[in-house]
Amino acid sequence: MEKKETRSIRTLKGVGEQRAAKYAKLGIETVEDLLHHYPRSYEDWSVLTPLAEAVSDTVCCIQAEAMSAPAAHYIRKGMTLYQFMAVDGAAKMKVTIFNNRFAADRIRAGHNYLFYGKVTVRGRTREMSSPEIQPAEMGASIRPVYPQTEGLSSRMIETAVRQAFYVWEDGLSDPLPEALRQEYALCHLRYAIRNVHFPKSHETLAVARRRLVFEELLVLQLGMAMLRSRGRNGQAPKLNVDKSKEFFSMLPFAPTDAQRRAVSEAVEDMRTGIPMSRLLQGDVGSGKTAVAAALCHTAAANGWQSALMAPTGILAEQHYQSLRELLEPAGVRVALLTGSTTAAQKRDILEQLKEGTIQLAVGTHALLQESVVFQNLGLVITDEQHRFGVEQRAALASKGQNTHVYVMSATPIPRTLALMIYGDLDISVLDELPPGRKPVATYAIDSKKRMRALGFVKKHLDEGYQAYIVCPLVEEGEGDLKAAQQYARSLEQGPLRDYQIGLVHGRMKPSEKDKVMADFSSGKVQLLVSTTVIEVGVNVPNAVIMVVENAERFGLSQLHQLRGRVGRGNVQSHCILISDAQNEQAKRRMWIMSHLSDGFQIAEEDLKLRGPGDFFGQRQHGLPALKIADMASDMAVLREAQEAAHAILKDDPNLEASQYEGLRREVEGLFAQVGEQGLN
Ligand SMILES: Nc1ncnc2c1ncn2[C@@H]1O[C@H](COP(=O)(O)OP(=O)(O)OP(=O)(O)O)[C@@H](O)[C@H]1O
Repeated sequence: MEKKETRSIRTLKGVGEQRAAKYAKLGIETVEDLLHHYPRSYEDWSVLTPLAEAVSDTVCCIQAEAMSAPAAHYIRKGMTLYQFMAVDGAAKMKVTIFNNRFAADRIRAGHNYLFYGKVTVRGRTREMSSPEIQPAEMGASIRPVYPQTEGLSSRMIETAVRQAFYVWEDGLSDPLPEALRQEYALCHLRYAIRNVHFPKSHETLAVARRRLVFEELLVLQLGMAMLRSRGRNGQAPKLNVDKSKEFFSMLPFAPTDAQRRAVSEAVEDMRTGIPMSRLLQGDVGSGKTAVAAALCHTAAANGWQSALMAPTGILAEQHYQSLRELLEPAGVRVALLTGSTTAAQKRDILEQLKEGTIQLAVGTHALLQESVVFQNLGLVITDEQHRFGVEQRAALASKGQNTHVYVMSATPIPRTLALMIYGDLDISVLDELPPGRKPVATYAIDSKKRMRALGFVKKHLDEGYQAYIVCPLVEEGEGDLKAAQQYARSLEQGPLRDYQIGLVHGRMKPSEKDKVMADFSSGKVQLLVSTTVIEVGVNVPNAVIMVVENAERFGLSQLHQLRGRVGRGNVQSHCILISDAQNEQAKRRMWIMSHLSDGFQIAEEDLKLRGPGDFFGQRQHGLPALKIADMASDMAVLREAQEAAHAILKDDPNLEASQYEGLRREVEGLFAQVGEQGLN
């Protein structure tokens, strides 16, 4: 394929080898890269504040006349101040420039300048220290502020961008076909680039941004969809028999309407002969496991094997236990394959998978090993905390032929973000909890009330219930963060010495962890002290109290997950969040947790508070860094981009038409940037 047309950044005036190296640090090697290095924010020089009205300690732009040339004051070696008075009508201010003779020399008495910066007002004296200064005839405008790096200031970048634009404007060819731009009322790339850097007004900036956001999201959606469809366009096994009703009648409980709906949506997918790609989103405790079981049961009734992959050994073990309980009475044989499976067991399991006498393999990444061969794998289920990339899902799916893929997400995520991360997966939602569940009563307290909280825990242990205490760290170290190890020890020796206390944390060997978890499940351990390894999916309905120490250290979605470990039976459960943090964000989180119980609502709040970058941690969810789109505020554009991506791929699945050439190059660039592993 033709190489992207490039032009080295070094062709710009003032960019030598050293500066080019600095640009390279920002990922800028060509003039085109530079033009796509968008401002991080803007300084609004377009609104002038009369000096007399300037409010102290606020940033504003003031037009004033220099009353004299700056006078130099030598303070000490390496420190010279340049000061002068400037006047706007009747108001005056003192302007100080630090150590910048070059800037000071440009100021001439009697000339008008724009001063941008913070004004300090003390009585009748006004001052500006180190403002940005431009001759007034430059005109009031909106000025870009760029992500910078050491030795490369935003202003230097601005100058380079102006130059780049001047020499390269005609070289900017628009990857969006004309028809698409018209359909979505998008401006041309040239207009967008010019106005994103040097907007004439807030309106032109909005037009420019929308277009660039659209393009970025479109390319991402195209990329994800193309990756997903690779090798998955053949005939998938077609489901003939739907046994879900029989299965439901065997369950110890009546499924919720949401569970029935989710199962039938997946069953319908599997009837079509097209490989299913579906995401199941459910709140904590909404009963995803039963849905998975129903699907595996129906798969087995059609003569297919299924595989369920979980991110940790603990979860795989637990899924194995509950699926076996649900499925073995129905004649489906289930096996567990993890890192701690012994060699002899493994040999046996592999043999039976190959022969087809085991219908469901539950496990961790161990399922991906080459030695794992299925006789007829029809359905792959992954239970993920956004930890598996599409590649791993695909690797498991490739053990069958055009296998159906079902993804279960353990944390509710806002629908819009789900669309972003999972692209065109179809989505089923479990928006209903099993009947009889009482919302978990949640309290936020400070550490002074800890002893009372422990008393409350004790009372419940005496009644035969179990409890969790979660601490942020394993060992003591950072300030007074409660470390799980020391914490467990102090409880054992102190207030809870008469009770069975277990400890789990991420640094334990999987087999040790599994042992403690098994003891907790069976009730042998009454109180589990833990780090967040228990966060996802642990199901012990007899546990009714969750205490979280240093609760301010956790994000909302994480707290919700933790809280979801209790309230899993019909007994009133409690969650106690202990925190001494005084900052507003932390207080807001505690408030939200005490007042909201719906995971989807909490996820929306989390997204608002933390922004999408932090929502899971960029790396974890494997999305490439977005240059301009903002997942919290650009959702309307995301929907449009998604609709456009669907339409384009329907028309031309591999973007082969010449009108899509530009888009195809962008998609390839994206793959190169994140690597296919990362693109989820
Ligand atoms: N329809 C139902 N009626 C009553 N109990 C149910 C129903 N569905 C599931 N359960 C029970 O609810 C509990 C939670 O189910 P499950 O472990 O599948 O939740 P989950 O959706 O995986 O939640 P999490 O992500 O929090 O682990 C289990 O004990 C399960 O037996």
